[in-house]
Amino acid sequence: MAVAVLLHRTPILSIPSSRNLISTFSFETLTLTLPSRSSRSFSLSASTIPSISPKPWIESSPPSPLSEISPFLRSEWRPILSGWFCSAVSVGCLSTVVPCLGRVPSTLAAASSDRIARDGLCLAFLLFLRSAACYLQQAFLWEAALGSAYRIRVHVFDRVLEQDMAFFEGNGGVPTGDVANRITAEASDVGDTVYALLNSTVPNTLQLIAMASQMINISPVLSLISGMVIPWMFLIMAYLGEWLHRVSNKAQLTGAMLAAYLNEVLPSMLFVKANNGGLIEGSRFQRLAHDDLMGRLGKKKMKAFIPQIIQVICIAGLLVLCSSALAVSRTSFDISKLFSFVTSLALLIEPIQGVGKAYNELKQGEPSIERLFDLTRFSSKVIEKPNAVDLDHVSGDIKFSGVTFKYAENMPLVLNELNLHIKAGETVAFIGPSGGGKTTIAKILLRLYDPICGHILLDNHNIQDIRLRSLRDQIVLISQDTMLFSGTVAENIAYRHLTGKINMEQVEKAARVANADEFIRMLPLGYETNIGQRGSLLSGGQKQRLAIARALYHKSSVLILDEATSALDSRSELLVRQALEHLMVNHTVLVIAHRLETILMADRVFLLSGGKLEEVAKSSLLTQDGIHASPELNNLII
Ligand SMILES: Nc1ncnc2c1ncn2[C@@H]1O[C@H](COP(=O)(O)OP(=O)(O)OP(=O)(O)O)[C@@H](O)[C@H]1O
Repeated sequence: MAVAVLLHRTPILSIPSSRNLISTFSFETLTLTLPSRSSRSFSLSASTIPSISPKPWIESSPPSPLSEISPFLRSEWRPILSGWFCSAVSVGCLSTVVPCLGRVPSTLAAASSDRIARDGLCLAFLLFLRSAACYLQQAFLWEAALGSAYRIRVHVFDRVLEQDMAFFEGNGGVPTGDVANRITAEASDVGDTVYALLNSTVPNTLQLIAMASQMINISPVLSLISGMVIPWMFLIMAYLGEWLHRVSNKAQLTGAMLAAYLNEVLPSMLFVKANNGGLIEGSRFQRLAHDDLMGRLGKKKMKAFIPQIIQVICIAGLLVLCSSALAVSRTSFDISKLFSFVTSLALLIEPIQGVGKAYNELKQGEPSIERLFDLTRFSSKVIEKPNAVDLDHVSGDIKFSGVTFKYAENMPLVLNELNLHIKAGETVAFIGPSGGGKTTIAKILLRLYDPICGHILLDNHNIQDIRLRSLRDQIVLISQDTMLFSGTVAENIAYRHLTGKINMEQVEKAARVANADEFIRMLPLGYETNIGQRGSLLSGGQKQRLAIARALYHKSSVLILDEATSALDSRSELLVRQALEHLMVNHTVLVIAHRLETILMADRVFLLSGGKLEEVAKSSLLTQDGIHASPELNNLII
């Protein structure tokens, strides 16, 4: 059954006079009353399962997985060459051991204790050297494999950070849980695949060449017979590898869907619990976990099955070759040559098995490589011009000129020829119905999206001519989902300057102006207190004041305040409002306002509806007997 539940932060029935903790939300089939601070936007898709979009943002056809990873492998050339050198030593030891082993029967027959001791010591030394070389080979190659997986991870995450907002939002957006899964679990799989490749290509080829030359040296005829059997082995392995690729791809997708689901539901625990959603979420999780189980089980079974098949083929091949060897040896072989030939053959089968294993690892890892690099293949729509300028300081004069915008081709216009001049230092409030496009104005000003026509000037510079970094340095956004991160209070306030040294004096000053200093000092470690995941240690009002302190710390000229709809107790609200008043001094402020008090703090108020802006006289917001919104604007204000 498809269940669609949408919890929206905008109250259907607003109660402006009672600024208590209650807002009422309406659903298709149920009405929920919740403390409004909990009213985060949370949607469970109709299909009840997070969808992994079929790469809608990718426009170019991807190169092969191997060519994707090769630049990262090249940067690990030192450990790779060291590992392969060790593998050459190991194969060298083996090539010397094989004739020694061949001489064992004759040595034993001679029964000379000197010779037995000498050959025995020589064999022991070679075997010890081979063990040491094998260990070093693996250690170096793991270093290279994990090093390149690390570089790939960093590269992919850097590209993810550069993505347009459209990559994360809307219909074509990639679920964040899926992105997290690719960069963590699937990048680890890539490391394993790279190791398997490095550890088998060159070492196995070396062993294959060494053993094949031993065999040709001993008996070209028998070697020819062996040469006819071996290609069949490779063909069967290639077929099985393709099969494994398909099974692995399915397993990666089911894992990604599970991760995306958890990423969506875990942050919304309050909503789930308040709605007795434990049962429904439990069964959704069970379905996804079961799909994941089946996907992984299929892959594991396949991985267990393939080596057995390879082994059976190898043993069958070995038997055929041994019997041919025996048949031929009756006439032309002495016993030590036969022994050496069979040993070489057995040691030739080993690298063939190794190559088969590596091929399967590659096929199993290919979906992870493809999915990981898919995150880097996107065509950005917000493009920085090569000759874009840096602005050191702006006064904050903003002009919107004929700005028209929609999120996608097939979607309606959100902004329709919007014109507005905001003077430096002015505070402008935007009000309007939910979905009217207020937040979109902020996104366009920050160039998270570009308008389809029209332009925006900041201090008479078209924002498309300003370097993105410089533009976003000049504008601070305080969004209604106050974004705080795990870390100390000081780190959260000085978020933009974390790469340098935090100026504690400035941090404390910003916190004092934002009315946050008092509560921060009461925290166990003051400014050094870790505020937990998303600031979970703090109340809603404290989070808001911390966000205001952050905005004050960064001396930007323009502030965009997307006012939270969640109600605070009257003291917290007063403290936040005072902090906002401080913030409005010397800044150009665009406030997406929901509270009458905040709206009244603005110099001008605009109603945004149907993509059009209309100035509203502040007096029309008040009735004669005091602070109460007029009936037509009543629904827009808390
Ligand atoms: N990433 C997106 N992709 C597609 N459509 C979007 C996206 N973000 C917003 N929209 C749509 O654009 C319209 C304007 O959204 P916006 O968030 O700007 O409204 P708003 O006025 O801020 O609403 P609210 O007061 O409820 O926050 C809405 O219809 C919304 O569904």
